[in-house]
Amino acid sequence: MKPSVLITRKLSDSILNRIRESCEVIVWENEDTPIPRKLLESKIPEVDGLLCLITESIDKELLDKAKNLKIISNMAVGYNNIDVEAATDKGIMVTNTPDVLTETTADLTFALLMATARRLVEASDYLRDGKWQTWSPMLLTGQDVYGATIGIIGMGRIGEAVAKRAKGFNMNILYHNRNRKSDVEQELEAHFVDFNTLLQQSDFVVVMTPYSAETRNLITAEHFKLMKKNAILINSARGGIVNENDLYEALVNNEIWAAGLDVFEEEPVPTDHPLLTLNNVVTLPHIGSASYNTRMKMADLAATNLLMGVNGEKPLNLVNSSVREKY
Ligand SMILES: O=CC(=O)O
Repeated sequence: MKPSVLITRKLSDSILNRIRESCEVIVWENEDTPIPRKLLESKIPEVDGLLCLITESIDKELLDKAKNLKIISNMAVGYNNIDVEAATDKGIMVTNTPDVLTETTADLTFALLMATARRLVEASDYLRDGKWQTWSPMLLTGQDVYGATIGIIGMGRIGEAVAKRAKGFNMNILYHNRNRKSDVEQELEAHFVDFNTLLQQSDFVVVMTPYSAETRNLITAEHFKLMKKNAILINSARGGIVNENDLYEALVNNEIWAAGLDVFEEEPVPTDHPLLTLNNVVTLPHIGSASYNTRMKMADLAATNLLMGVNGEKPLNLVNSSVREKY
């Protein structure tokens, strides 16, 4: 009997057909809305594999209903939507899709940084709203990127890829990370500093750390007070790492200059969210890895991990390797 798998969003036909060759597939056919929780709960007891997105909360309550589940293949590099500990306890493998999205996400992060520094969205709206009367010396003046100091919090794969871009802009690169990266320090002349020094000295503070209980509210009011008045905060990691209320207050009170956000604590961010009222906040709907090629590669890798998992092989991107001891 073929293993059965649940796929929580419509993927390309080529990828679905590849999975169908060896599995019975249940797929939530809607491209634009997440699978309803009730449906997820009703299907989870019967499947051997789950391919899901960051929009699904794979918590203990759901996992308690899973009787045959061997693998949860998340189509994302981050997997904070999954209770990995509960999965591990139940002997369920968890995988993610690293590497294939590194450069694309770094591109978006740098684009967001530049758009925020040079007020691109505000300037475009200004023109379209018919406000452009004349070239004017100080009109829509922003902050320089070239030669500025960037502070990267979390020097993982994507952080390093952002640092490479920063090097091309002759930026002074500071970073803070759990461990030092001597290769990055040598290659990119990046300087390891403590957290507060990074906040105090950076013109751009770029959040690149994974989201966990440890990094929740990593940046709060006290940290904005340490930052430069001209500082720009960029977050393309996860919303909950930065306290949004404190960020709003810091922006309104001119403690920092601007923010570029691709991620929010609650997604989709409610349209009446206070941060969306500010001109000096550039907001994006969580599109860090959203190039056509990269999203196809992520789906393909998620499918590969899923198939390896349901077939009892060690998947390529196992995040809870201790679970294998149970097989
Ligand atoms: O946010 C997207 C991801 O984690 O891949």
